[in-house]
Amino acid sequence: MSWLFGYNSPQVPPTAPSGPPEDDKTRGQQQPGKSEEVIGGRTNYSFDSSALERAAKAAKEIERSKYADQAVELTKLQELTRQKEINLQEKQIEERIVGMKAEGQRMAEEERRKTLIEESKHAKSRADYQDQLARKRQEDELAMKAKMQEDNLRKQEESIKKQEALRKATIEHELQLRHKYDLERIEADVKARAKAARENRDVNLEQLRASEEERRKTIVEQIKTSGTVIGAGLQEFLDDKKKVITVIAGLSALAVGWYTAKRGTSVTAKYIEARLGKPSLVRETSRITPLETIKHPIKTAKQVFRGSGDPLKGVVLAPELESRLRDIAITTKNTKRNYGLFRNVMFYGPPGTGKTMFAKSLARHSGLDYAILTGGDVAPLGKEGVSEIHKVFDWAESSRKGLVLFIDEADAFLRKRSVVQFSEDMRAMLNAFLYRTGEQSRKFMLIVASNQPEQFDWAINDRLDELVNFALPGQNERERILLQYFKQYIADPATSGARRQRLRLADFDWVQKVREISHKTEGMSGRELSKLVFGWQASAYASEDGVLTVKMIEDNTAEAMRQHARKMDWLADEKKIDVKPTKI
Ligand SMILES: Nc1ncnc2c1ncn2[C@@H]1O[C@H](COP(=O)(O)OP(=O)(O)OP(=O)(O)O)[C@@H](O)[C@H]1O
Repeated sequence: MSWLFGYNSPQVPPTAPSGPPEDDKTRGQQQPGKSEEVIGGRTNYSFDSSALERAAKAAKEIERSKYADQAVELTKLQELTRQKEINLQEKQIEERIVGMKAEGQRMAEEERRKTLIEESKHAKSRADYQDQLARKRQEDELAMKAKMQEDNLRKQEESIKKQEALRKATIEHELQLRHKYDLERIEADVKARAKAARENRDVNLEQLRASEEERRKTIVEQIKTSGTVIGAGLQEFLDDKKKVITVIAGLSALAVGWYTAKRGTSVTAKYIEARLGKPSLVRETSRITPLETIKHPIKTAKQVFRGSGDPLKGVVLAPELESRLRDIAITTKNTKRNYGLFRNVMFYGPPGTGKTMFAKSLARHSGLDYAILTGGDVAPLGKEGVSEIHKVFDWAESSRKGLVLFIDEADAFLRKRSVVQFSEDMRAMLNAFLYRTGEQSRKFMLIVASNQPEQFDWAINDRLDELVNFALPGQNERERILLQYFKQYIADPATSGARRQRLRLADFDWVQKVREISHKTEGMSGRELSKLVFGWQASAYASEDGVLTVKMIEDNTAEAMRQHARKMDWLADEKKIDVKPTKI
């Protein structure tokens, strides 16, 4: 009904009393009952009652119309529909507002998350930078301290040298003076004595003669007296038969006792040696004998309580070989733990490549003792060889801990019977060895090492479970070996700060230098490389100030390389010579 009274919507009242309300477009633009006049720029408001009148009139017409009720109903329905539409729109708007709020929150969350990530990134990079700064600062401080210490040391050394020189000069002066006075005193003394002797010569001669005569008489008297006493005693003893028999029996008993004791001791010693003593063929062993325990208790205790450690500690090898040896070490350790049968292994390769070193380390790691023999010691034993070999295996079998039996240069006595003319003794020794190693042992692990594995008798090869090649070190390994020994022989002593240590390092990048030398030393073995570094150390010690310089390193290396080349020439010559089979 609102359109009747002209409010809520700018409607023009219907002109036809029976028709439905007109379209919005047909409605008037002014609200009924109100008119606005603009006079001189001001708006004057005045009430227009004509609209009301029109409305009243329209209402009356509607009342009079026969469709009045339907019109009202329709209008009501339209109103309801519109209200529902409006409600729906309101709801949609509300939902949209809620959606927008949620979206706004999500975006704000996203923004906050991004900000947090950025902040943490910033914080991290700031922390990293500060850490770097701190490290650098620390390094600088350390370097400065080291330099200051070095300066102080140098100053101290200089001052000590000066003091030493001063003291030496003083002592020398004192000695010269004393020597001069002594010479003068001796001269005066000699002169005085010579003068006195000259003056008293006759008197002295008379005195000497008298005293000599007196001494002669006394000796003659003594001889006479003792002859009489011994003669009387002997006469008395021989006259008494009982005494003579007793003395003879006593002396015989004494001789028999002494002889028995001597033989008994040697037999017991031999028995103890066979059970506990080290066989003479064993050059070196970690097995502790009771005698060793008594002689060196501290060393023995250290050995007993030493941990197993890394089996490759200090041994530098190519990575593939290292991993293979690690496997062998693990197998050996587990065999010992489970009381299993040990494997027989052959290490072959050029001399000085770490075969012995690793065998010792393997024993330590696996909780076994080690014993080192050399094939070269067995060959010259001749007839004794067989019993010595049995002694070694008996001794190895009696080990409670288990033993790594390492035979270096094993080819010296285990060579092919067919190629070399074998002596009977050598054949017997080889047979003894084959007999004792026919079956694997739970007591010892056999490792044979050789530079010429092709020389082994076939029966020996048959007894070996694993062959490991120790090749010459490559460039990387050479660098690692040189660095290891440089640190051990030079860098550690030079930086130990020990007062009596005179070894010093000149100012150069030794890591770079060592790398350079590792490129030049191709063909050198681990032993040659360790000796090379040792030579550097020796040169520094031999120098006046004990400082190792780049020049010393270079000179030494050049010399070592010349020597290595010469050795290689000899080896090549040796190979060229057609070696005739020799009887061994
Ligand atoms: N791979 C290596 N890593 C570190 N040092 C090594 C290596 N090889 C050799 N050396 C050095 O050389 C020395 C001798 O090594 P080792 O006795 O183990 O050689 P080897 O192969 O048994 O030689 P040989 O056949 O002459 O007995 C070691 O004491 C060590 O100083």
